[in-house]
Amino acid sequence: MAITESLSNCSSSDTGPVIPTTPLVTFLERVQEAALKTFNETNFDPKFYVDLSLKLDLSTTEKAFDELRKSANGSLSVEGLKGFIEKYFEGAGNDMVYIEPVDFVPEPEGFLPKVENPEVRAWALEVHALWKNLSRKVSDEVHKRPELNTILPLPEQVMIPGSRFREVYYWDSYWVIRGLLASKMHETAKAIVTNLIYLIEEYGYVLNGARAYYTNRSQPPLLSAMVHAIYSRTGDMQLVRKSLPALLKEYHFWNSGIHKVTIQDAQSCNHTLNRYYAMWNKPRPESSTIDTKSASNISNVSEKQHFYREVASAAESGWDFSTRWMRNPPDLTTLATTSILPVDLNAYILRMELDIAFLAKVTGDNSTAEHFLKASQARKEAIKSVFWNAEMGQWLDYWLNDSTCQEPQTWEASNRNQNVFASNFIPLWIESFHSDKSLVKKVMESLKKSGLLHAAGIATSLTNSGEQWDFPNGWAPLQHMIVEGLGRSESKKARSAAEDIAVRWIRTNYVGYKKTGTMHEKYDVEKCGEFGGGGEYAPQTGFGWSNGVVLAFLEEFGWPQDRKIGCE
Ligand SMILES: OC[C@H]1O[C@H](O[C@H]2O[C@H](CO)[C@@H](O)[C@H](O)[C@H]2O)[C@H](O)[C@@H](O)[C@@H]1O
Repeated sequence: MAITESLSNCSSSDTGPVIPTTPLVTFLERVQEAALKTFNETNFDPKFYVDLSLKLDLSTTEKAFDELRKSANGSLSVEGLKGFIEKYFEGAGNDMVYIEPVDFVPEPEGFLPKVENPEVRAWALEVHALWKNLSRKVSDEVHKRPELNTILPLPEQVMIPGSRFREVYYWDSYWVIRGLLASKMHETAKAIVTNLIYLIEEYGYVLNGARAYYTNRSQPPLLSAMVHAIYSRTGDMQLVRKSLPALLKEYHFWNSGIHKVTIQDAQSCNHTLNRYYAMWNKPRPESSTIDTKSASNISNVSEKQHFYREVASAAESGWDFSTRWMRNPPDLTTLATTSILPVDLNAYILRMELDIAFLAKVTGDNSTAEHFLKASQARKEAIKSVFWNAEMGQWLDYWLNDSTCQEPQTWEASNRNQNVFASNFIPLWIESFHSDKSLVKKVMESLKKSGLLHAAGIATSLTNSGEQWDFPNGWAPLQHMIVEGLGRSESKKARSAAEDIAVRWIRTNYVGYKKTGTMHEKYDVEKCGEFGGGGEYAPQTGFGWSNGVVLAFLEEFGWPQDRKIGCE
C-alpha cells in the first residue's frame, strides 16, 4: 500500500537537530569522493575511506591533498591517489588490533550439552572458535592520538560483526552476547557492555557503531536486554549497579524530544510511543557517494536535507534499507522513516522498561522498579491500542500524518501499514505478550499464513525490492526474536513451531558454512544453504550475530543424534 495522498506536504521539509561531525570525517568524505572518481571501481566501498587513520595531523594531510589536486588540475591519476593514500594513511582496520579473548577455550566445559550429533557438535565448535577471528581492541596508537582516527577510543575489548564492519555495532552486540554466553565467555560479554556504557556516558546514548561518523544516531536499543541476559547467567550485581545509571540515561534519550510522539486513540486516550529520528541531514559519511547519487534528482535544498535525515533514520532502525520505510516502494527517495511509529522499536522500549524494573528491583531500588513497571503497563496498552490488528493477528507499524505538526495526533485505522514484515511479530519476544496463550495462538496462526515462512527461515518482508531488509533475505536477529517468543510460550504448538524455524535456520547456516567456509551476515530464505544479497554493499561474512544466533539456538534446542543436518 503506497501512502502518499493522505499525508500533508510539511513532512517533506527538514526540521530537527543536527549533531555536527568531526573535521576528520568531513575530510575523509572528500577523499572518498575523489577515490570514486579516480578508481572507477565496480566494487567501490565508500566506508573504507572513512575508516582510514591519519599518519600525520589533519591540517598537514589536508594541505598535501589540496596540493595534489591542484597539481593534477582536479583530475587525480590512479597512481597519484594511491601514492597519496599509502603515504598519508594507515590501512583501514589498523586502528583495531587483534586480542585473544581472555576467556576463550577451544571446548568450554558444559558447552551445548543438548547437541548430541557429532557432525553438528564439531561445527558448533568451529563457530565457537570464530570468536577468536572477531575479537579486537582499540590500538594503543588510537588511545595516544584519538584525533587521527574515526574509531572511538573504547576502553575494553569488543567483538566486531566482521569484514567491512570493523567496529562494534549496537544491536548486533545483543546476539553476539547471546552467543558468547553459550560459549561461556562471560568476561568478553561484560566487556562489550562496558564499552556501550562508555558511549552513553560520552554521548548520552549508544551510537549506531563506535566510529566518529555514527555520533548522530543510535540503533535498536537492546542494552538492557544484554545486561539482563548476562545477569541471568552470572548473577553479577556489580554489572547491574554499573549499568543502571546508563540505562536510565538511555531511556531518557529515547523518551524525550524528537523520538517521542503522542497519539490519541479511538477512545480518546493519549499514548506515548517512539520513533527513529537521526540527528543528521546530510549524506551518511560511510555512504556519502551513494547518498549523494540517490538524492541527485531532488533539487530543493530542504527536501534534500529531509531525504538525508530519512536515510540516516532508516540506518538508526537497523533495517537499512527496506520498503518498510518507503511511502512508494521501492522508490528509495520516498523513505519516510521519521513518519512511522515502528512496532519493533516500541517492543524494544517495552523490554527496556521491564528490564530496568527488574534490574532496579534486584538492587533494592523499589521506587525505580515501580515507576518502570507502571511505564511498561502504559506502553503495553499503547502497543495494543495503536499497533494491534486483531483481524490480521499482527502488530502493524503506524504512519503518522506528519512528522512535524501538532500533537497529539488522532489515531486512524487507515494509517496502519497492512504490509507484512517480520517486525509485525517482534512483540512476541516480550514476556508481556508471549505469556498470553490465546494471543500466541492467534499470532502463530497468522505467521504460518503470512507468506514469511520459507524452507530456510523467516523472510524479512514479502517484497523483493533489491534492498537488503526485504524478501528473500532472512536475518539472524529476526529469526531469534520470533523463535524465542514462540519458544517461551506455554503453548506446546508454539514451542514446536519455534523449534521447526530454528532447525531450518541452523541447517541453512550449516550448509552455507560447509559450501563457503564462512558464516554470513544474511541468508536467502528460499534457498537452503545460500547467503543473501541486495542493498548498497557486497554481502559480508564473519559474522557476529549469525554466529551468536546459531549457538543460542543450539543451546536451547540441541540437536539429536539421528537428526539430519543437511538441507531437506
Ligand atoms: O554502511 C552502510 C550501513 O551499514 C550498517 O548497517 C548494516 O550492518 C550493521 C552491522 O552488521 C547492522 O547493524 C545493520 O542492521 C545493517 O543494516 C550500519 O549500521 C549503517 O548505519 C550503515 O549506514
